[in-house]
Amino acid sequence: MKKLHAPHLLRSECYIDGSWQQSDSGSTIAVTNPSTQSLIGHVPSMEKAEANRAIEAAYRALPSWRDTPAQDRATILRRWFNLIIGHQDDLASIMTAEQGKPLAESKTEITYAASFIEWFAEQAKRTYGDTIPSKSKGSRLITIKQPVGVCAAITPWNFPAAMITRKAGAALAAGCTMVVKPASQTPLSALALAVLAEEAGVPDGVLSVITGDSSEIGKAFTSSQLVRKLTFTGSTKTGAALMRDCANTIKKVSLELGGNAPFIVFDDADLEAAAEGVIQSKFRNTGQTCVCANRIFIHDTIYEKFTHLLAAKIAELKVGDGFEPDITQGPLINIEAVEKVESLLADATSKGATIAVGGRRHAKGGTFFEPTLLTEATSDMQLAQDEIFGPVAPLFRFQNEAEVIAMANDTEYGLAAYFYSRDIGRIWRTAEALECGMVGINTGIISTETAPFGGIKQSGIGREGSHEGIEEYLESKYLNLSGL
Ligand SMILES: NC(=O)C1=CN([C@@H]2O[C@H](COP(=O)(O)OP(=O)(O)OC[C@H]3O[C@@H](n4cnc5c(N)ncnc54)[C@H](OP(=O)(O)O)[C@@H]3O)[C@@H](O)[C@H]2O)C=CC1
Ligand SMILES: O=C(O)CCCC(=O)O
Repeated sequence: MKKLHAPHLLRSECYIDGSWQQSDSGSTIAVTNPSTQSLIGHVPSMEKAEANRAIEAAYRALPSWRDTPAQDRATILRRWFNLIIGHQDDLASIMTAEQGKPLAESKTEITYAASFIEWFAEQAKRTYGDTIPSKSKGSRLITIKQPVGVCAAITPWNFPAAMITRKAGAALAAGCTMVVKPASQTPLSALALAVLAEEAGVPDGVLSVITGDSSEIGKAFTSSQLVRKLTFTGSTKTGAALMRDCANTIKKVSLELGGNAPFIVFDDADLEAAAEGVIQSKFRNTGQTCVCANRIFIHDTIYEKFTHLLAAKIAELKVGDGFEPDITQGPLINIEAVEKVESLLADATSKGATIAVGGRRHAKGGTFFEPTLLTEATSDMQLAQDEIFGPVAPLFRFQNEAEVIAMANDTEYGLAAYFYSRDIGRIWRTAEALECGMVGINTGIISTETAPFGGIKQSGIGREGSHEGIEEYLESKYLNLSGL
């Protein structure tokens, strides 16, 4: 890793109740660089007991944090935002070292991560209730907003910082306290954020970050009577199991799960812009995002032209270690991810697809994979149903609007969708007909703190970011003031 300006950001202890702690057993998890497989450091391998201590600390911290005026909570969050931005280079270096994404992408993620803290610092002051016209003269009906309480968050490795701040920013702004368990592949970014939260003056117990055995910590979160909400980003399989486990204590859940985004290019589209949109959507984070284009539908009359355009752009992508200059594609997170991509490609080619660009492990070795363009993909192939989570762009053919909308919706997922068209009628029809939570129209990038992020169907429950995000951490309390 590059030498850090602030070496104290790199921690090997967890942050519980305002203090830095090892696991009770003393056991640790090794954190390695997916690009070089070299060891970066160790973090504690915590289990149920430590998770319960963090939950109890969050419970003790709740009354005082909940009663802190929103303006003061906002000031602390604003300081956290400033510190994150002030340490952007170091945080990006830590992220590239443990996650593999190109340094420029890590810097962008830090800006994105910080934006949620800034946004929710502002939203903290705007948790308005309602006044409701009463049916009787002598009463007034009012709602007030109150924090849900202690929250637990489980986050993935693909966005090691932003998936934490998108949750913690909203929770803390609302007056909730939170315990975060980051992914075991990328815990160092999470701990570095905790260092800065401490420096910003987030009180003890309000935000704890624990690393370790996901199943044990998950059980502590889901079974605790003190935890009132669980928020999770990751696979649909794990999200469904967590939701089942939350049923016994009737917790609120927010789930941001897998996707299978369609990306449709109609025959009236600006093809150059659409090809660029595919690059942005498909190849961001080497294809490892839940909103990556997974199935790219091209109208039959422009299929060959578009294939050539896209192939030329894919050939320009540069694979390598994220710290090397001009790299656009880092490694995949682990060898299982490479094997999954290979298996999806083998299935697709056995059913008639053709590899137009790439298609193999990269000559650099390790978990590097060639950016790949696959043509003549069809709906019977496994990749039409599974999240690829890798740098493979499969092109499907379609003949008309009704057909492609049916194909796009033929999935259990419903997170993001994209399409390119210049026809205003078609734009409205398609946007309304797509079964998903987010639609990129003539753009391949939709993520911003100002808009609601989330899905329907098996892509999850709830929205993050935007003015809706804070509502997920608030309860509405109705007051009936009578006898007036
Ligand atoms: N929606 C999204 O953004 C993401 C989707 N995925 C999809 O999931 C696939 C598998 O990736 P994977 O990393 O295994 O995803 P997981 O959903 O298993 O992991 C995400 C988070 O959940 C934790 N976790 C795993 N199992 C449990 C459990 N039983 N109880 C509580 N927490 C748990 C992980 O912890 P730990 O790391 O310690 O095991 C991590 O913090 C990917 O190929 C991709 O298709 C993956 C990541 C993000
Ligand atoms: O892939 C994910 O886990 C979703 C985060 C990506 C984004 O916010 O754009």
